[in-house]
Amino acid sequence: MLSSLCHTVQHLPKTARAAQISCRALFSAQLPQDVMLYEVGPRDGLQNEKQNISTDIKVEFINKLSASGLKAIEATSFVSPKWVPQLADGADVMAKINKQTGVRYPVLTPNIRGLENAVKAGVKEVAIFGAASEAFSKKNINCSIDESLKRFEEVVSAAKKEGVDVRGYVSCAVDCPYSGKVDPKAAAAVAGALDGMGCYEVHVANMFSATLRVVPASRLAAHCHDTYGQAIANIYQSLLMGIRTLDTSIAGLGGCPYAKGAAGNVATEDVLFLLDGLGIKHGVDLERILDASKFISTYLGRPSASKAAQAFLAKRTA
Ligand SMILES: CC(C)(COP(=O)([O-])OP(=O)([O-])OC[C@H]1O[C@@H](n2cnc3c(N)ncnc32)[C@H](O)[C@@H]1OP(=O)([O-])[O-])[C@@H](O)C(=O)NCCC(=O)NCCSC(=O)C[C@@](C)(O)CC(=O)[O-]
Repeated sequence: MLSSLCHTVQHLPKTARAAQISCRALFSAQLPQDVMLYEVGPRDGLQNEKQNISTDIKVEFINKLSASGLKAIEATSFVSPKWVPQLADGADVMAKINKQTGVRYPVLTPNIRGLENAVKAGVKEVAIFGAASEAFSKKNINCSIDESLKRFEEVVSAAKKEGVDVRGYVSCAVDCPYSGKVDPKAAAAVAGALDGMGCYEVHVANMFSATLRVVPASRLAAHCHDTYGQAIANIYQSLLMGIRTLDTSIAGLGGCPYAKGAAGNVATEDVLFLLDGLGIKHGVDLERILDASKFISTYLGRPSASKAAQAFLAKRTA
């Protein structure tokens, strides 16, 4: 399905805007009217950064994102600091950010300890993260898929008691950096298990056709890394398949320390440009996003990986 989409895009007119309009004309019947962006920059984006990023910078970054109209910002992780030292200050980050009414600030929790720490920090929403590949599960959370599901059941049941919502991730739903191609049924099985536990939303990177048989589109989200340069095409395909929650990362930040070669997530700025071109509502202020993008890229000392951000920011200085 993805390859047929790429084929279609290649035959559209050359400018991005024209391509978007043509896509709209071709597929408008299937495209949603509005979508929700779930920003993962502060967590997925920063977790892999080698330089130490101070808590204050993370807080200012999240505050800037909060001013953009985003409704969900994954703020940090409550994982082992031995495994992800960059996010060891999760509790401080949660204490210091200016939480805006109407904005959710979920965090990652791999186990019951993470959940307890998150609850102590006042977190109202957590995410558990499984994988469809045994090899990646072992590398990322040091247990098999079955063991992880048992752990997640404990987390979900404790979270429910605390009134905390839980989102579920299925990593390596298509391809694993360690073991190669992943059977779509394996992704669907893990997605189904997380959904069955009561996660309010499950996201898979792809393989929606298999997964849609077990989890409805309203409880799925797309989380696409740009490892092979196909993230925006995957996002477009997700929209066509009825997915209305899109995970994005400002400036295309990110990558997982336990997935070798993984690039950052699809850039928030690129997705906003796509959505605007398609006439799909998202409620996010692109100018504010560009402010946050410029802020974090300047701090990290490299240009944004988003082509749209580069173009818009160049116009600002022109
Ligand atoms: C799951 C574990 C903990 C197992 O790690 P382990 O080493 O098997 O477990 P452990 O129980 O032996 O714990 C090791 C140490 O960490 C401590 N510990 C244990 N748990 C916690 C906790 N919650 N908070 C704070 N500390 C904790 C624990 O107390 C112990 O400390 P020590 O006794 O050695 O001093 C570890 O593997 C881990 O933290 N993994 C997280 C890795 C991670 O965060 N990866 C990146 C996020 S996933 C991702 O990016 C993919 C995603 C979600 O974006 C989707 C996609 O793109 O595909």
